[in-house]
Amino acid sequence: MTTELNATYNMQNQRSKSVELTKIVSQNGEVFLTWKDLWVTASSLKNGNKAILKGLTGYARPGELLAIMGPSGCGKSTLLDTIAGRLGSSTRQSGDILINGRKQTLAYGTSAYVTQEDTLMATLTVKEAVYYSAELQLPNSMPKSEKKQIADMTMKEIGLQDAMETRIGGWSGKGISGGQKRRVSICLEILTRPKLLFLDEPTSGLDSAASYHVMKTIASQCQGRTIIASIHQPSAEVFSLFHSLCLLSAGRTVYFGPASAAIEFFALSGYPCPTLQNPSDHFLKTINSDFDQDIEEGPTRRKSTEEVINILIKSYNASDKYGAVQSQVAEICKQEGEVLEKRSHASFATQSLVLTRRSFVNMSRDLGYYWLRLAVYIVIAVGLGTIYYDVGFSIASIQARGSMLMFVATFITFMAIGGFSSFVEELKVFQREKLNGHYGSGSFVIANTLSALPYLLLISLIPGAIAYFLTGLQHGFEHFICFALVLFTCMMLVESLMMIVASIVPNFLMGLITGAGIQGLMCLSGGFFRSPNDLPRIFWKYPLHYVAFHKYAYQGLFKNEFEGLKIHDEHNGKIQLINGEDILGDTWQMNMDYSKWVDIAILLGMVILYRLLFLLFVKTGETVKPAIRSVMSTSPKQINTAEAPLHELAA
Ligand SMILES: Nc1ncnc2c1ncn2[C@@H]1O[C@H](COP(=O)(O)OP(=O)(O)OP(=O)(O)O)[C@@H](O)[C@H]1O
Repeated sequence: MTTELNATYNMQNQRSKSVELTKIVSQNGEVFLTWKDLWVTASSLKNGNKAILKGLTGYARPGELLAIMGPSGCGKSTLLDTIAGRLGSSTRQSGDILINGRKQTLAYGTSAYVTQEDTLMATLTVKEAVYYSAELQLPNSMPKSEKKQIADMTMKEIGLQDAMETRIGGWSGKGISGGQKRRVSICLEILTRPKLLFLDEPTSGLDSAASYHVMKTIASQCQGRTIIASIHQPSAEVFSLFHSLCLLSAGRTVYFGPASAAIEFFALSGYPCPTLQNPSDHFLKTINSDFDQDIEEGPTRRKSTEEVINILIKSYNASDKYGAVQSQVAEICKQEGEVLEKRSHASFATQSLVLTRRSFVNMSRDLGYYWLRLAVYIVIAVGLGTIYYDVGFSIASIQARGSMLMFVATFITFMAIGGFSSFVEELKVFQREKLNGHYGSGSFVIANTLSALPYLLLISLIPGAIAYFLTGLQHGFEHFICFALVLFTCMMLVESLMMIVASIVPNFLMGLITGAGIQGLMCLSGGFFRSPNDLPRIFWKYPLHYVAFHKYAYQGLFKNEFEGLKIHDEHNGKIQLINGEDILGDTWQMNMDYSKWVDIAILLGMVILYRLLFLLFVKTGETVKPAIRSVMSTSPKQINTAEAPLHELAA
């Protein structure tokens, strides 16, 4: 075991020496990443400011795998998020992050990031997920067979060959294991061999053999690429794959430098790694203050972990390793290297097509997206048909027809929010892929719209026909088509509204409540529960009555039903005919200046407007978030923190 470890460390030493000699000029899209005096604070009303990262300095170079290690909660993910340009708006950052010596925004397609959570499409098999991703990411110029070859090879490299035909699975059904999901997430991001790759805990959920193979695959892709991974507790074998190590404790650097030299650093600082102990175990045990235990120092003396950490930090700040990091960062910063370009990928048309196919398959396999709704709608349609069965032409049928149509336009369309949870899952996948630059928001909107069309047509036509013909509404094909069209456009509208809500409200339950609330208000002002002329003018009539799609849905359905209809009013055995047009004007107070087709056109226009609004919100998020981040970035002096700065610690 010791001979084995020694051999690996010798290998590592040689490799890190050769890496030290690397010239600091970026070529062929290579990425040098530096961060200097990086502070990150989280502020909350309750707890005030809390420093998460405290003056970190470091770098990542092409051809190297940099591991960020430290106890849970030390700031590994925060450091990764900060240097990847993905820090949330609840935190403030200061310090310089440079790419090839330049200040560049690093997000949306310039790098790949494997997040800690696996956000995958549960209904797809592993093979389908990887194939679709290859088609989305790899350029159009590459033949389809080559894309498949790359996908197959990457799946094999990452050890997924036996799980290729298994569905990924999620809350709706068991699929592949957690460790396999982790590997799928990594596989999707390394398909294009990105020049800069961030991995947040790539080995969590994997056994030691799988961890080694996955990390070996990642390490083998280092040539010309910069890879940064946060990792919890690597085995000795995995540790031997790292070129550089950044060891953190409570947001401070305990060690930054060649991974192979860390053992020597700990030994020189007075905490040598015991023989036969995994070095990473030793490092983490020494600097983990969560379960504060005194650390033995000789037969009599014991020190608290906090004291040990401070000794190590002082030792690091006084060491030549610290000086080497500072001069390496300064050296890299001097170069004005290449500007990081977005990767080339499939064209907009190909992406829209592939996404439409993928979304269609997902909708067909996810019972909650449309099938359950179709079943419930059929039951409700039969209910409506039996309650209003053969409604007739009496005076009483005016109210019955009105109520039935109002129910269709309001409650049946309202239930379109039933697919919200499935949409939110799809949206999460879209957000991950968009952030990693796989495709843009436009392709997603087009794909979601096109793939939903057949299902929405199905659930408008089948339950629509049952309710329509059982009730005995106006005869004629044109009347039924108009009825189904209103139902179809209203359901599309509700789905579009929920898309907008999902892009603004971050949480599924909050989104559901918000969407239901908005529809409740619109439905109240639609002109049925209170006649249009009786609606209070402020807010309810102007503007809500005109903004609410319910107004146009009621008008379309009511005009379709009452125009040309003769109601039989019987008095003393005499039948008097009442024109439907009179009922529309007098009873329902409908706007008769334009036809029902104009109402449908307005509804269709609203669908397009809502989808464009969703696109706008997503696009605005793309530009506003980096802007918020740069506003939130302050000079180090502005960060008011109770923590002692590093140089004071070092003194
Ligand atoms: N937005 C935030 N607001 C408040 N505290 C935060 C925020 N983000 C991170 N923190 C805190 O900062 C600390 C570091 O979090 P981070 O997720 O970076 O740790 P980590 O080392 O990646 O942990 P783990 O290994 O368990 O994933 C934690 O104590 C966390 O609670």
